Amino acid sequence: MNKLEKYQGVIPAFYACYDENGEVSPERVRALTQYFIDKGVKGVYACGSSGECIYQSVEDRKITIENIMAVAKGKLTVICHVACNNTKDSMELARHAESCGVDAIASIPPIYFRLPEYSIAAYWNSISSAAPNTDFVIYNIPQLAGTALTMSLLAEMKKNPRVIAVKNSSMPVQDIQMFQAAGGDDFMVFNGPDEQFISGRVMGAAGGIGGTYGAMPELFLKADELVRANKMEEARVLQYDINEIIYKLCSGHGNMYAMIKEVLRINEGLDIGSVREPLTGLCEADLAIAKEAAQMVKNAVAKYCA
Ligand SMILES: CC(=O)N[C@H](C=O)[C@@H](O)[C@H](O)[C@H](O)CO
Ligand SMILES: CC(=O)C(=O)O
Repeated sequence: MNKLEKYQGVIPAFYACYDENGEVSPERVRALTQYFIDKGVKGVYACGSSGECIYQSVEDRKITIENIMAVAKGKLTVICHVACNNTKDSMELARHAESCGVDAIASIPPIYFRLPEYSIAAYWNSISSAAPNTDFVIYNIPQLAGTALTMSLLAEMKKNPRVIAVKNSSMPVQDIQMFQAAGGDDFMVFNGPDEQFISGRVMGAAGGIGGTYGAMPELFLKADELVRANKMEEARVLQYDINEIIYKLCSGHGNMYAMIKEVLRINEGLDIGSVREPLTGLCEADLAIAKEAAQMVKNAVAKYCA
């Protein structure tokens, strides 16, 4: 098996799972993991944006990945985002993730201070050195991180043989082509923006990691299948329907992740709590939006996946 094959396909970003008091719930993490196994996705991307990593403690994140692995081992490819914005804690999470048996770790660049490229490279390489037997994925999300992956920084990172992929969440699909070309044959790029999943796949992303996949995994699996089968017209129509659902998910007063969790509650009977502050939960009026979004997902699944 090609060593990258296990990363190719649909990899939902894993949502933070909380109990009624807003604490990480091991049981709910396990239930969400099982949900993804049942849906037939390739893997999960844990403790990233969708995992509300930025608002979780090191301990919260350890509990999350331990419980994902307890259920997912041998069944899903698991990529664990470990960046904590300081090298020390990130290395601890990297070490811990490797001890749990994840397939890859991933990291955004350090945020807040605008650091020079050699500092970012040193940060990533230190994190990677704490998981010496684990693949490393660069997470490029310039609109949120404040720093973009440049070709020179990628060239520097390519010297580390564990660096196998970029998860690219910048909006130009051309970035996918450029990172793939610079990365070469033993390297892959994941599509980030769910709204242009099929474009990213066509432009060379062998897989996708996305924050909204979890609300509608069937639809992204179908889109992936259509791209593989070169049925581009059908893929485009489906992508447009997916995008309408995403716009709906983003139209509430509450945060998109809170909306998605409500949709999972409605459509799947899966309760993984709400979001953690400073993210805002749903207000009364949002519940109607969640219902509409849930229905849109159901309709699209019936239309495309019958
Ligand atoms: C900026 C951002 O968070 N991007 C995510 C990851 O790439 C996406 O998966 C979005 O959540 C998704 O495209 C919805 O806008
Ligand atoms: C989309 C993604 O990568 C995340 O939510 O972590």
